[in-house]
Amino acid sequence: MTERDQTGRPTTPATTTTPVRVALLGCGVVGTEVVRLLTTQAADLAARVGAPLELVGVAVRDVDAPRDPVVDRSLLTADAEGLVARADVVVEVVGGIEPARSLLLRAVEHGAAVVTANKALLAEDGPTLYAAADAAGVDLYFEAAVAGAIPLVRPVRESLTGDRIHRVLGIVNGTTNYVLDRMATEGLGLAEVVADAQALGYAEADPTADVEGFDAAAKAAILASLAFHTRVSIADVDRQGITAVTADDVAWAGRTGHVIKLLAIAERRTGADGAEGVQVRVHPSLVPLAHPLAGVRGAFNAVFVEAEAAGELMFYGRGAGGAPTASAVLGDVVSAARHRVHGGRGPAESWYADLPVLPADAARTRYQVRLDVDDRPGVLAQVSAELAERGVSIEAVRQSPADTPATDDGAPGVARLVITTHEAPEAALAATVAAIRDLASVREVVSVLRVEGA
Ligand SMILES: NC(=O)c1ccc[n+]([C@@H]2O[C@H](COP(=O)([O-])OP(=O)(O)OC[C@H]3O[C@@H](n4cnc5c(N)ncnc54)[C@H](O)[C@@H]3O)[C@@H](O)[C@H]2O)c1
Ligand SMILES: N[C@@H](CCO)C(=O)O
Ligand code: NA
Repeated sequence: MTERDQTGRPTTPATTTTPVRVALLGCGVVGTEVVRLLTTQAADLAARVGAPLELVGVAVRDVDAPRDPVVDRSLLTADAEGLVARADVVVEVVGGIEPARSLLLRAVEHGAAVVTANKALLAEDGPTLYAAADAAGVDLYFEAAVAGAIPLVRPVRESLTGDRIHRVLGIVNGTTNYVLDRMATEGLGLAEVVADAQALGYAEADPTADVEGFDAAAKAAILASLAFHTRVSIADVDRQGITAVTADDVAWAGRTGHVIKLLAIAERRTGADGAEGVQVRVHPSLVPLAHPLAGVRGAFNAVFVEAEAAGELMFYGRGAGGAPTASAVLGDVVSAARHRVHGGRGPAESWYADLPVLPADAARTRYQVRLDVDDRPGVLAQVSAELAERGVSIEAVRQSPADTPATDDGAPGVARLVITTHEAPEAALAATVAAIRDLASVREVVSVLRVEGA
């Protein structure tokens, strides 16, 4: 414990030989790299913390499973509960909701600081963890939970806390960016690329979490909670993954000067009642080739934060992978360990604003609607009339030559219409698409994609 003089300043020496005990829960892709950094960086970490970091145990499910040689097998234990009771800092890289939540609550009960990469847990039940850590007066850090190695949580949670954030928009899931990137550049199918993402350690234990957008939605909820000082859970996020994105969608995106990216968007909006709220969404989006997000390749992430005083900020880096994520984990471990040695605490949660979370149809954005229609006069006028009737303004129209020629019996061929709208309310666009789908001259509404990043 840190002694203090009458002014409250710590009297203990700047450095001490008493180690800070670190417990690691989970030794998979990320956990193994956490061990590697703790081992290879031991002397530097001790200098930065002001005390040695001692890894006192590594909780795993199977102590007999083969491990990377960097892991000291004598530290392996299946008794995670017992381990958290004898640590100063508990690092959780197990994943999932349980037993991670119970173990972290137990760690906090024992007065340990917590470092976690578990976005699913924080987005599902973050308030429980934040409240327990606050009540126990211990740190809860989670830089690795959003955008991997990129310092994004700390800037939003601390550096920008004196500003007013309006919007957070970007690529926060490395697996889907890697998949979409290879679908666009190599013309591959989704399934085969997901397998590669798993092999590279990018994907969640169940990659459905990645491709169905749950992982990005969890991160969007966490970012929205921090940016707008409002409780936002994953259930509040309007979520759509990439499983419905086809090779045709990817090809047409290129033809119209875009790439498809899975974007997380959290923004302040005015609701139907005129009151301010927050709207959080995750969906595949058309991004213009000239926008910086269009050039984000592989498993990289990139996030724009728009704030009143700071203006527009961009954060970029490796969003997935064991080593990049371990980098973020260790940054939090050093912060938590320093507080154990020198006193002080990291940020607590603040939900003071508690803005209403607005429904999906409160969103306003641009859209690209692709239609297969009868190739005959007047069809475009019919479609345009449906848009006009609902106040949806057309920005551009593109008609490709008839993909299916007219038949000998005079039946019209099929033409492809691609309509890009100006910004419109989600509800108006949805109603328009429903009306267009019912037109006799419309063979198929092939796709509706939002266009972001003007
Ligand atoms: N892989 C990444 O790029 C990345 C990036 C950021 C955050 N994360 C998050 O980090 C966490 C771990 O991810 P990962 O990629 O290392 O997953 P992983 O599946 O490789 O590792 C998780 C490990 O936890 C072990 N485990 C499961 N239940 C356990 C239990 N009850 N007790 C002890 N060990 C248990 C598993 O056997 C596995 O070895 C997840 O929350 C994930 O969302 C991962
Ligand atoms: N599966 C996650 C890991 C990083 O959180 C992703 O692909 O982004
Ligand atoms: Na991060």
